[in-house]
Amino acid sequence: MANVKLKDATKELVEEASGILEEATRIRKEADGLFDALKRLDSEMNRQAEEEAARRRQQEQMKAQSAHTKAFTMLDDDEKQMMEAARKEEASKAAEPAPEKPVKKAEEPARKEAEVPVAEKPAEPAKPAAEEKKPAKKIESYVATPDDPDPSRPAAPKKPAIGQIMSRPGDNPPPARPARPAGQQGPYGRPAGQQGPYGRPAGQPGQYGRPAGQQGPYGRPAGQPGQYGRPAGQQGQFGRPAGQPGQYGRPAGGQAGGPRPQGGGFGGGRQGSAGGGRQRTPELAVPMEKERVSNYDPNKKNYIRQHDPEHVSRNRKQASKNAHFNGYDDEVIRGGKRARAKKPSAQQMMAPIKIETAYMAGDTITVRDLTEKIGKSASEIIKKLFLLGNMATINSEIDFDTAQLVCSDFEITLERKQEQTAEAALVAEDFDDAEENLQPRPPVVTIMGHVDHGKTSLLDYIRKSRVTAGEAGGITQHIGAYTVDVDGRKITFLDTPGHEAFTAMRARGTQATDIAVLVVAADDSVMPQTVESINHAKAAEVPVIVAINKMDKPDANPDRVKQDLTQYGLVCEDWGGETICVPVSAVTGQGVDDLLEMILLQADMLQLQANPNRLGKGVIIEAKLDKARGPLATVLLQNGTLHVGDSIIAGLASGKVRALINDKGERVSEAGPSMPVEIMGFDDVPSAGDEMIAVGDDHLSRQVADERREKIKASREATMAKMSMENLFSSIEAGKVTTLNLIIKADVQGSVEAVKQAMEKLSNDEVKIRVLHSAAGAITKDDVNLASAFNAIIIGFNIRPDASAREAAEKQKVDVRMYTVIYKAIEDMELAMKGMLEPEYREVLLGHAEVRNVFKITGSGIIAGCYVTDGKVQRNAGVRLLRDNVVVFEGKLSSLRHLKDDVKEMAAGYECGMSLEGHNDIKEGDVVECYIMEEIPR
Ligand SMILES: Nc1nc2c(ncn2[C@@H]2O[C@H](COP(=O)(O)OP(=O)(O)OP(=O)(O)O)[C@@H](O)[C@H]2O)c(=O)[nH]1
Repeated sequence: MANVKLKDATKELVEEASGILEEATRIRKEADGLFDALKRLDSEMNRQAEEEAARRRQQEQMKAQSAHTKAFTMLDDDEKQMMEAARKEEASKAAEPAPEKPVKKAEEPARKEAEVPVAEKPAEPAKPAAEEKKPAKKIESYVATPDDPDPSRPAAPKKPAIGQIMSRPGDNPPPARPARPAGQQGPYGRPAGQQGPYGRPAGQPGQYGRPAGQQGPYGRPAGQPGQYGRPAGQQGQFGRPAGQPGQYGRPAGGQAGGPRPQGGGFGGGRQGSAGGGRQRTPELAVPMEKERVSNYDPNKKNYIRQHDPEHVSRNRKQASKNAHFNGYDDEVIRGGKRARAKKPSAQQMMAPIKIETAYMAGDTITVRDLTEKIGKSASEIIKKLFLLGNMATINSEIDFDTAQLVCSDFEITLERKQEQTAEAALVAEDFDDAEENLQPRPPVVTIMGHVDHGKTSLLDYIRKSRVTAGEAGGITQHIGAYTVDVDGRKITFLDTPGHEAFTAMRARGTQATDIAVLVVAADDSVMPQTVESINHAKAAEVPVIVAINKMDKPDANPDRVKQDLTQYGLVCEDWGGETICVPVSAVTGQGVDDLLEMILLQADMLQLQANPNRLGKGVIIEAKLDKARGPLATVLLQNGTLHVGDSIIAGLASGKVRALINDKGERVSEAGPSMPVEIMGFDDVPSAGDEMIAVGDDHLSRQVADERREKIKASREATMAKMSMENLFSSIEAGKVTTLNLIIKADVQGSVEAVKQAMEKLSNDEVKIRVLHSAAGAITKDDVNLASAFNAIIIGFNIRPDASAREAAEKQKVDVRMYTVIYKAIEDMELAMKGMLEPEYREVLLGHAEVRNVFKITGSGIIAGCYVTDGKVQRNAGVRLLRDNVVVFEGKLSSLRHLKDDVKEMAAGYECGMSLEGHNDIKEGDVVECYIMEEIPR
């Protein structure tokens, strides 16, 4: 029985022991988890303490900087007050007892945690430092009444339950640790002896149903030594007595050397200020800055900057940070060296670009611009130019050919490429009409002839209107253009005063006239202006129809007219020639229909065509400025159709067609080919003879006009560079002239013929002489105009130009040559003609000189003492140095002297001294051969 009981007791004991063992294992695990949680809590608190310290240091630095800044300026009253307040505040802070600082820290988390619901709080208050020494009983009262409404007491800190910490250590960041009364409480600030581990309230049944407070774990009574024989009560975690060394043998509070001076375990307040080990207190406390020194001294006049080595070192650190310099480790030092090594530039890393073709726009280019175009240095280019015999500087202008030579030396092709101008764009808009788009157009006829031979009367009759009566003095004062209808076909007539408009148009390169009607009065026959008209028409290569007018007059003699016309190359058809001659009368209308018929017949032969379905293009016949309507221009449409609203450009004038008025004074909306029409809308008055072009883009027309305003006059003069005797040869050389146009005027017809024949005989295979006009009489403005239009030279014999002609010739740069002797005129022309021919040269040997002595003279180089053996030696002639009949040098003499005198030449039999240009290799026995190049006369 006893055995049975013993067995049962043993069994019970074994079971209890195993239960205790399990409990111990569980407690150990919980303790480990608790320890980990406390470690995290501890590190978090340290981090917060460090942040707080850094923040305070920053504030202190800002204050110091502010003090520094203010030291530079006089303080005003407000600033003084603020300074004073700050000083007082600092002084009061300094006067506060150091131990209070942790208390303040403890209050801070307490305030924060007061916001947490009370139910979650453990029964544990945070207490101010003054209460820390109060007996535990008083503390118990706080514990017993967690909802204590007493506002004077500090709110209970948020304290997570042990179970919370253990089960979810990471869920809630651990709050700052409140200060706990030393020696009064167990782990986590629990009042000692009030509760068991893990927050169980005292007096409650403990684990395994044991009454708490009655016994410790494993059934030991409270107040008895606990597990492992440690004294009960007043004990910290794991039953260690408070005031004794805490966990891991750290010294208890109040003792020097430990960071947890009071309270055991982890719950000790951080009140110890001294001690080794983990010195956290200095980090938590406000770091003691070195004394900041304000340099401002009101007793000193000048501010004295004091050296602050720490400031300097801070600045250096900052500078190194800014430079991404993280320290002085080996890597960085090596990196620094590498950084200082010169990196190849982007340019160096790029593959060299070889320029193969360069372009230049103008006729010349400066060396500086050429360097940019071909990518060579100025010195390289200048060197090349020097070798070509051109002493250029960087600002020198060189022509295209020279630049091309230089470029070819660099293996670069230089090409001309004109920049696209608005004018070029305008030209680019033009196009040749396709055959299928062309339609027959009316002929444009110019009536020409001598004064009072009946031009206006004939037109008047044709138009069935009386223009003559309205004209002042019965003389045509303006250029008119009229369109008449003949059996359903149209003919446009131009009425010109003399030949000015005609020549003016020619001068501008425009050709308005298709057919010229030469009016010759049957009673007056051929007169000077008749001849001029013939020559103009011929020069313009316009077919001529002769209207023998005033046939109604009794003294009309058409045969005489026909006879006289033959002298000017016009042979009437009925006389076996090709010129159509129609006898007419502007008074009676006789033959007028025949004339119109002949005009249409001639037009048919010419096959005049135009494309009406394109933008209009024509020539300005006349233009004027109307006070009411602004610039007005009469234009003869040559191609296309002009509409109201079209953008137009003519010479320097541009604009938009505002209105079109036909020859009957009617407003029309459009005008087709060969129609004369008056245009309103130009912004300026164009010139007679200007080409009018309608463009699709009014911006382009304005641009063209602007460009022309800048260039047109100069370019016209340049293109109209007149022929003269002086430039004849160069013009021929440049290929500009293969035909030389002449106008010959003389005092008498006999001289005219003589000069004309002599001149025409000068024609050769290379240059053809063409006499545009020859007549007896003074050189007139018309002659000059004609010469200007056809780039001709005027030859005058025994006559002088009149004032207007002289002025015109000067203005238009027409070369007018006057002679009193015919042979002189012929001789001059012959010389000019020779200039046109390619000159030929031959070598003419002058003589030889033998070198008998060679001297070396300082400053002069080698001087050869020679004896002229034959012929002569000339200073400016060419020489060859022969050694054993082999040419060793060819060039020129640099000096030729006889005794001490410079001489131009030295004859045979004389001794002389000579030196060669750029050559010093002269030896005794050498022979100097002297020669000149002579032009071979043609
Ligand atoms: N009898 C006669 N007189 C004519 C004829 N044609 C013109 N006249 C007269 O000749 C004069 C000159 O005629 P215009 O028509 O003015 O001559 P034009 O060539 O135009 O003269 P400008 O305008 O000065 O160039 C006028 O008095 C006309 O009446 C004609 O066929 N018969």
